Amino acid sequence: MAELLTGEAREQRRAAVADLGAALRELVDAAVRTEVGAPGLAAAAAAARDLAAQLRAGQRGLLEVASVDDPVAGERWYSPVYGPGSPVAPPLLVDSEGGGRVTARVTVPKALEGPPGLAHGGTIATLLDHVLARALRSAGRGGLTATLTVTYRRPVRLGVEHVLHAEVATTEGRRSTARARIVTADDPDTVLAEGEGLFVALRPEAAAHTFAGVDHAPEAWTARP
Ligand SMILES: CCCCCCCCCC(=O)SCCNC(=O)CCNC(=O)[C@H](O)C(C)(C)COP(=O)(O)OP(=O)(O)OC[C@H]1O[C@@H](n2cnc3c(N)ncnc32)[C@H](O)[C@@H]1OP(=O)(O)O
Repeated sequence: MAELLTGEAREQRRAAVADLGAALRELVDAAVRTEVGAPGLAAAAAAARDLAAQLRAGQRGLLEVASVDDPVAGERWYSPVYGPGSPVAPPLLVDSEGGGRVTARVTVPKALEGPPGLAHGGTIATLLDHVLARALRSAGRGGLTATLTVTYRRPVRLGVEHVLHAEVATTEGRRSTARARIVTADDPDTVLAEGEGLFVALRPEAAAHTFAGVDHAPEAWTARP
């Protein structure tokens, strides 16, 4: 079981995690855009395997929460959406949240391309799903996505700064709904995609089953008091 860090030790490790994450995102971008010759690719593959072995020298299990995480608050440092340590996160940057509303920024990188020059539709759905859940969290509502409806109105372009807004729409028992939209930073009135989600907070017994084997109780996914 990974021990959760607190205080200064956590801050120091979080800084190192974020630094490695940024370096790995640069590497991912370089890897998906390279046109170096086959010998260069082979050398890079060998170096990448060496690096993986270096990191695996101290590795947690598949269900173990990272020592830098805060599972109660729902802070996941390797989240594929916003995690500072994730090589595959765009990453999404949350500007403000609270009272059932969230605003976030993102610039979709080449690695998450769908049609040439455009963000993959699944990436857009992921970003919308995340800000929907986060708006609900900011209103004290936990839950997993039960349904997600995405309407793609205009392309979301790579390398352009976008802004996402999300807000809680309804709350009823364990069920909550929220809606979100994504726009470009320099044209906030033109909606590129919209999302609507239904989130269902887990009953305690369902949470125990869903997260069986996870080493730290994921309270953030259940109904909060
Ligand atoms: C700060 C950090 C923030 C991080 C945010 C990260 C966001 C990530 C969000 C996700 O990606 S979640 C992962 C993807 N989702 C899942 O894996 C969910 C898988 N599905 C389930 O686990 C269950 O189906 C679910 C928890 C959604 C519902 O199971 P339950 O057994 O709790 O539901 P139940 O059958 O008791 O129904 C509860 C209520 O919800 C309703 N419901 C459940 N599923 C529904 C559905 N799909 N459509 C419509 N209604 C639904 C159901 O009708 C009922 O309504 P009533 O209370 O009015 O009777």
